[in-house]
Amino acid sequence: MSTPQEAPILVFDDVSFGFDDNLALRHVSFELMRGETLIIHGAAGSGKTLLLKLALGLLPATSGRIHLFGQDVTRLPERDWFDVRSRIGVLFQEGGLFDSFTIEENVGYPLVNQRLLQVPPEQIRPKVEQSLEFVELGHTLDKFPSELSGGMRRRVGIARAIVTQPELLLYDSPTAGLDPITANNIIALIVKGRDVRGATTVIVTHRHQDGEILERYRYNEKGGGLRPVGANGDSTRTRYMVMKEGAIAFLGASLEFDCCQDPYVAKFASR
Ligand SMILES: Nc1ncnc2c1ncn2[C@@H]1O[C@H](COP(=O)(O)OP(=O)(O)OP(=O)(O)O)[C@@H](O)[C@H]1O
Repeated sequence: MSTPQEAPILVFDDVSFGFDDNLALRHVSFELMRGETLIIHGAAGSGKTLLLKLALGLLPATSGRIHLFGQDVTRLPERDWFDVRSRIGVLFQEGGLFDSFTIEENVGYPLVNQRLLQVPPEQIRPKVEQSLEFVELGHTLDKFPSELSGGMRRRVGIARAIVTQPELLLYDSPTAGLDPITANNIIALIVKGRDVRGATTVIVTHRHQDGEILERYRYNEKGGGLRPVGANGDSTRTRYMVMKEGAIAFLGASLEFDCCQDPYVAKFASR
């Protein structure tokens, strides 16, 4: 008996956003299966953040269709989006922490506010603690965001993105503005967040290394830390997308990405 084919986690089918000559996204099509990683590069203003916003239903597609978890969400009423979003973890570019909330309240926010999850109140603190331990910030529960460094705030953002154990994780420029060592630590946490649960991961980044680490390493459950992939046909199933003026200029695996002759795409692929 053949097993039914698994539905993709996220599908963009000829999606455009904007009007007439001012399309900010143009005919974007791709699909992501469970456990896959998509690295999105592109110049400033090329539509990377917009793509994530449409995937979250924060902006409506002007044309085309978007599917999430096998469901057509293109014209989903806002009240139904809450449940879909409870299956997605997000880290936005600005971090998005609430300044007047403690770290515990910030990380617990999705648990308290997503009704589909129905987390009993007594389970919220243990889940928050677990999530903060995951990013090695278990000692910061009572602090406020202003008391933490930029890199620590980014880690809190990751803790909040993963606290609901989502199937899909969207990261918008998680390493922007960080020094290289902190940036690598952040990416290592994103690898860990992906591999511990097999989450589908989309990451917008300007750093070429971010993609390389996500593609070439897995989280090592036994010893902690990262281990290189490649042995026994192990692969992180990573693809690269390059956005240009709202359209996809490139979508494919690293080998094609590295060899791409298009000068715009080559700028993002260069070693
Ligand atoms: N809500 C909106 N309505 C219409 N146009 C928008 C909206 N938000 C952004 N844009 C436009 O869409 C284009 C792409 O913006 P976007 O924020 O996706 O860029 P980006 O690739 O993420 O850039 P950066 O790397 O600087 O973050 C920009 O020209 C922007 O002005």
